[in-house]
Amino acid sequence: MIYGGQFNPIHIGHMLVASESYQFVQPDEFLFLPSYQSPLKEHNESYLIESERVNMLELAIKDLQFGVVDRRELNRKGTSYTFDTIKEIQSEYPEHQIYFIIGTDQYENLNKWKNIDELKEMLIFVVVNREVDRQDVHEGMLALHIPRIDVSSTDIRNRCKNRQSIKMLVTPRIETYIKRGRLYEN
Ligand SMILES: Nc1ncnc2c1ncn2[C@@H]1O[C@H](COP(=O)(O)OP(=O)(O)OP(=O)(O)O)[C@@H](O)[C@H]1O
Ligand SMILES: O=C(O)c1ccc[n+]([C@@H]2O[C@H](COP(=O)([O-])O)[C@@H](O)[C@H]2O)c1
Repeated sequence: MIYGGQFNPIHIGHMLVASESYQFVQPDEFLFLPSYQSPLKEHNESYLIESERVNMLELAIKDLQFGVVDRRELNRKGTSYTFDTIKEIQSEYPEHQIYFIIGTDQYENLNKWKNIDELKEMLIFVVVNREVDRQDVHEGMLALHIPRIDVSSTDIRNRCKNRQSIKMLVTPRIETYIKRGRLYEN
């Protein structure tokens, strides 16, 4: 099972998504896949170097007690097309059924993804509701209904910039990491 995103930073919304999906599918492996450049999002001035995003993912994994970080998109650089990544992973794990987790916003964008028709044949999308109470999906995908946590990484970055609290929106370890490093402050 794979959870891709910018994770800039990973917040409690992401962590609930990961936890609920993990319990729902009970996969053999759970990979967090930080993107180098998300195809449909712009880099901005508060974009973080990869090592900080990975360190925060590792701190989240300590609390979740499952999962590993897959660095292949960071190593590959360029635009992180999921199709390219899944081709590679499929050749490494030919026997595995691949699940890929997305929220409502990416579900609504799917028609803009690279080679989406082929990609749909290669994996099963697990779709979680985001900023809606539930999300219905097309045939061949799994809809997972989770408690709503309407928080985004953009909110966290803005709060840091404005010197507002991020307590309880990220874990205590990650809050400390962000504060110590003065991340996202300018
Ligand atoms: N609060 C949330 N609830 C449900 N799904 C979420 C939530 N936050 C992110 N996701 C999903 O997690 C994936 C990765 O999201 P991403 O790391 O880009 O976070 P983001 O909060 O949307 O970031 P940003 O605000 O920087 O655009 C996407 O599929 C997204 O739909
Ligand atoms: O492959 C694509 O065309 C594509 C388009 C948009 C998003 N994705 C992937 O979907 C995941 C979530 O994206 P984002 O922008 O919400 O962080 C991340 O792994 C992206 O690489 C992939």
